[in-house]
Amino acid sequence: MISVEQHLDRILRTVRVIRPFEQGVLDAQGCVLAEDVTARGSLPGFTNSAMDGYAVRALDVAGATEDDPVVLPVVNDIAAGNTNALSLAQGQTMRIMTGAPMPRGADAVVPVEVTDGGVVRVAVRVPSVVGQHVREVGEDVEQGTTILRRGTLLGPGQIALVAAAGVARVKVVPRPRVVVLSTGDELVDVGSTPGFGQIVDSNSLMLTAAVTSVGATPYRVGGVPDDARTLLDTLEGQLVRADAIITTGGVSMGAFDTVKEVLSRVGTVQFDKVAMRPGMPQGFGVLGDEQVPVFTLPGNPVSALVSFHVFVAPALRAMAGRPEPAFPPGYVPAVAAEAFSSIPGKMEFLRVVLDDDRARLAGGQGSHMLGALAAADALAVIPPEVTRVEVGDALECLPLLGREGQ
Ligand SMILES: Nc1nc2c(c(=O)[nH]1)N[C@H]1C(S)=C(S)[C@@H](COP(=O)(O)OP(=O)(O)OC[C@H]3O[C@@H](n4cnc5c(N)ncnc54)[C@H](O)[C@@H]3O)O[C@H]1N2
Ligand code: MOO
Repeated sequence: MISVEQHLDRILRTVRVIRPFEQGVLDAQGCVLAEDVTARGSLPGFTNSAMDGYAVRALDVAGATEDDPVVLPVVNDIAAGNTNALSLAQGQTMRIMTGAPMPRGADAVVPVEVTDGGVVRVAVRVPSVVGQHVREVGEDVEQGTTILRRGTLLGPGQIALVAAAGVARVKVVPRPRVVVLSTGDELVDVGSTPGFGQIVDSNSLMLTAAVTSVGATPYRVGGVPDDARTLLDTLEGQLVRADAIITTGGVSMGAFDTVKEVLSRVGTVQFDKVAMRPGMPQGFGVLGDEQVPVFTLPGNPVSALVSFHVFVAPALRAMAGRPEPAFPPGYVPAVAAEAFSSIPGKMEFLRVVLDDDRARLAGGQGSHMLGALAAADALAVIPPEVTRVEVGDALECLPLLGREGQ
């Protein structure tokens, strides 16, 4: 029996960051930059107005008051998108809209609200200072500077910055492409009615969703029968499009445990008992010329999803170039709202519902029990040396993927 940490360590020492390539900036959402990004242009790219109002020389309206407004002739209108370079002479004003380029010579904008809104001439009722309501060229970003560092995760804000600074394509670590297949003669695909002794292949759907939740790209193969030749052919056929492969089922002690039988003969997959519950029987190794990592997860659905959270998700994040602490992988603290026992010598992952930080068991904890799994918010992680948890004890919880809509 090996520990959870030992198994994860072996996985993380084996997986590699995927080779970066250039993508359109929107396609790169959720990816990590493989190189620094430099601004091609300044932001703002030209000095412009922050308000709808009147472009002025501040000195011309310095004496304006409510009772004694300064009246100026309006010599032009400047809308956003106006591409003419205009000049403002002393003693004049131009109507200007938010985002429109400031005319040369103007150094402030008077908001329309503090004027009479005139279109031929305008009465300005308050004074202005140089720079007021003016957005200076380059005040946000200067052309040629580094705007994002290698290793940055691209979300909406980063995508906006990169695009606005004139960069259309970026070099990123691509999303890992993950083939998901389940094994077992008992499986029928979702939508078919299982006969006696058959079950719906929920694992491949569950793990496909989990792959999407961690920002990787899933390819669901679905159920493969317990036949060594078929399984081997399927695995070999999938290798071309896979950065990783996940299988479920067929790794325990059964007489028809095909995954174990097939993968013990090819590649480097090593089968271990890991000191955890659920998820004890695990296999991991690489397959094919490209050394594609293969995770062989146990067939019990809860065991498979726990294994995904503990082993596969950190590996996929590492392959995507995301800097993350490997273990514990993003724990949140909680407090036990009820007492329960835990198995000695194994790290236990209990499905819990979180009410603020109070954790209670989500229901039956059998590794086949999907009801409690679906009700749970998190996995409470009970270390191997803990055999009893009392009300009020501190717990560390691993949030379940997808509970925030990912
Ligand atoms: N004699 C022993 N028996 C078992 C042991 C053991 O140590 N000695 N370990 C148990 C543990 S723990 C687990 S976990 C399971 C793992 O079994 P396998 O990975 O070989 O999986 P299967 O036998 O194929 O299936 C187990 C269970 O899960 C259901 N299943 C399988 N695939 C799917 C799927 N795609 N969708 C939904 N449900 C699935 C399957 O019907 C079985 O009920 O072994 C224990 N046995
Ligand atoms: O480890 Mo199995 O995964 O307990 O059900």
